[in-house]
Amino acid sequence: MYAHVILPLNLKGTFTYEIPEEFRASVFEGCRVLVAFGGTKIYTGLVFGLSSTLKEDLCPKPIVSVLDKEPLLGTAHIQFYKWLSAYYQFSLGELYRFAFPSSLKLESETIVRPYAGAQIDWKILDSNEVYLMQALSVQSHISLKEIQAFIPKKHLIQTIRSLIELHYIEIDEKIGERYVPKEVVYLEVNSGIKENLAHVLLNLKRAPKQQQLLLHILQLLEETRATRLKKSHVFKNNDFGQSHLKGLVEKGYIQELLVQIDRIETYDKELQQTPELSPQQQNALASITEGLASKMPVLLDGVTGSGKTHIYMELILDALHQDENVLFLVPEIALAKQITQRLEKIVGSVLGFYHSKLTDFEKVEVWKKLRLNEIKVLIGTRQALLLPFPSLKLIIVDEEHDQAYRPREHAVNYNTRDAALMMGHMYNAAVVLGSATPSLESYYLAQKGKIHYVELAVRYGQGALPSYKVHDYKKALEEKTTQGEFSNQTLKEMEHVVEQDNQVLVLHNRRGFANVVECGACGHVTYCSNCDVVMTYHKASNDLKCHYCGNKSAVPVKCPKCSSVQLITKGIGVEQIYEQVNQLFPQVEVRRMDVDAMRSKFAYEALFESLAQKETQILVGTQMISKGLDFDHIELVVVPRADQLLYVQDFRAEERAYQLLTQVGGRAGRVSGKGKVIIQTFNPTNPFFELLQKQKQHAIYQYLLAERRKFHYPPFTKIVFIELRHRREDKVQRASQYLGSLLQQFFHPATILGPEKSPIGRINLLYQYQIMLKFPRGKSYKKHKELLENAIDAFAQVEAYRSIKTKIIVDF
Ligand SMILES: Nc1ncnc2c1ncn2[C@@H]1O[C@H](COP(=O)(O)OP(=O)(O)OP(=O)(O)O)[C@@H](O)[C@H]1O
Ligand SMILES: [Zn+2]
Repeated sequence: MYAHVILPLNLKGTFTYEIPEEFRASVFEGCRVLVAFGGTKIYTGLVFGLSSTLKEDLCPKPIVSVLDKEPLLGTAHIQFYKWLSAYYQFSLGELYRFAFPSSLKLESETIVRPYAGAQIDWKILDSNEVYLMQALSVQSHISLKEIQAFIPKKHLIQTIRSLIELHYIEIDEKIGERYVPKEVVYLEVNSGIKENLAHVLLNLKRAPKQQQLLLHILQLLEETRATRLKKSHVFKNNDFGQSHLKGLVEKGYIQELLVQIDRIETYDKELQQTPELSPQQQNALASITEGLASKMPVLLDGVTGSGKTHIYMELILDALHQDENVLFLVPEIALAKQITQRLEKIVGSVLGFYHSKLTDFEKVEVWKKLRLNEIKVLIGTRQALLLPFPSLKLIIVDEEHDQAYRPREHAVNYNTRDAALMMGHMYNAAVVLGSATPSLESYYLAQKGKIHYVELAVRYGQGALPSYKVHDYKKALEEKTTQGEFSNQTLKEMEHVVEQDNQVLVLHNRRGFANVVECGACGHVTYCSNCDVVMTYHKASNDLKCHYCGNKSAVPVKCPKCSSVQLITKGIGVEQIYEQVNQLFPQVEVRRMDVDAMRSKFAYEALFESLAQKETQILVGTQMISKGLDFDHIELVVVPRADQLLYVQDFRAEERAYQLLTQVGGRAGRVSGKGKVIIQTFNPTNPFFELLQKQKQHAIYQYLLAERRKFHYPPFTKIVFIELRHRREDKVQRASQYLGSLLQQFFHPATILGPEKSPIGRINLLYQYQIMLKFPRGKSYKKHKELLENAIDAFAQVEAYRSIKTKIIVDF
């Protein structure tokens, strides 16, 4: 018997191992096995196939041990992984590496360390476990390779596994990627206080508030029969202040404790009923159900504020009633948190959530709970699609148009929406895509009848959608009626909203203060030392940053080239818009929302609170402000430099601009129905802005589709994008030319664009070249991709180009 195993390495295909007699009955597809590879290294492999004979004349090594009693991945998921890897042309090994938490795929380089604060009970450990724990008491961490020196390979994984289960050791993750566990402050009464209460109270005679607080705490402890109390609980009614507590702590009566709490706290409060759906929502739900009954995926095209989430809730509850499982995909972690808060009240403790920033331990918990069917509804980002669901009956892809579903910079860059459709097919699960601004691809498929289309064109509560006004900014400039980046007309509207005690959003989708710092004398600008990119000036942090590699440098006080002190900034970033708004509205609280401003720990919570309380009246931000904000008093959205959204080298620029402008507009007038969006542009007659002003969604989609058809872009063609990178430019240039010539042998020259230097010629010290392939969609696409794979294989055979990093992005 032989097992075909995938390894957590960027290597194509599976590797064959012999299954020794003792394991014959226990190796299944989807089980993890421990194997040796490349000399002395050991890895946790994943069995992806079994056979009784060998095709070639191989002499495979034996499996070292079997790690799972039951398969970790079911047959459907194995098929799904295989499909993903074949369709998107990344290796199974890479996919496995991306999908599995570190402690489920231990390898030689993996490092273990003692679990902080573990109380070790030596009596329960076997000899191998004792050796390892002893080693760890002298050394703070140790790699698997080192452990192999004193624990036989065969027992290695079992030993580690059982120590992890005991919480004695943990797998070390890269620092920086670590997720900060949530901490809650608790209060505890020190020992001896209760017994000597009379005396203690006497001591507090001069501080009556402290006395009351102590009594309050003792009473709450009594009531809850707990040994400690959440601090927030004690201060719930605002009867006491921090100073009172400080007094008690200083006198040694009370102590504050920081306790780490489980992020995935299971919801144990009472469940709430879902609110009744409006007639329009009911119709939409009926139509979705109808579509799903006919085995079609569904596109729910529901305007902003139409209450799509409430419709999802009904679908989820329905699945739960039938004892079936649901996957709810969201593009970003911030949205996952919002949706979790809304859903846990409805579905309770069977809700789980999963994303890349969980700790390894938390991830493994979710894996476990899914297998045990303790989690039945999982909210997650794109990685959640790869989890081992024992069964799955519904997949919801919320905000299906969102770019975050397709991070092109990642090696495992599947398109989450399309992959979800395929997974639905393999699991025989229903798939619902939802958005207020569907991707052109989904819209097109709906038009062709491949996806069941459901439109929900009104907001919940019948409030009108915002109106769009396009302002001619060129004219305002000519008439000299502008201040900063705003026309007087725009400012008047902003003032009006603020006076009414309502809120304004200002969208400017460019980070930093200015694009460049330029020398006024010689024109010198500072480039990133790693990338062919000008450094962006950030005034708030007073430095220059590269947005591609994260590199930072000090702001020059004089030109490094000619020493002139005449430095000028050019190009406007969101920080500058924020500064202008602050100056123009000195009486008003203005805040900024972009990645740079939202880095601190509770940044989101603090901002949301201040918006809800209407303290913040104007919020300036990047695309971040377009996502999920659901506040009742935002009445106006201003986009000062809208043209910038269109001048991007991307055939999807207009689609993205439409989605962004509609999503951000959708934050306005959600209750009043009187929201307004002001677009300032130099090109008010651009058909795009004219259509946007009319807010005729279908007309916009027809316009966008016509443009795509004319220039042979998706969804009318399929694009495969190839990136080649290397430290040496001459090498990557030659390599890309060679690959280009290989491709010429397979494809018509008209389908090949490039090779050429990428618009950003160097990122992170690597020079970049690119080739774009435009293939026909439909049946021949598969054939084209097979030919492409041949060409890539032939390219990979060339010894001289081994060191070139190639990345293929299928369905670019
Ligand atoms: N049936 C309902 N009963 C009560 N409130 C509802 C109902 N449907 C929607 N709402 C409320 O209307 C608001 C908008 O709903 P929701 O956030 O689900 O909209 P959405 O379609 O997801 O919008 P967006 O795409 O703009 O995020 C929410 O505050 C929600 O609580
Ligand atoms: Zn850089």
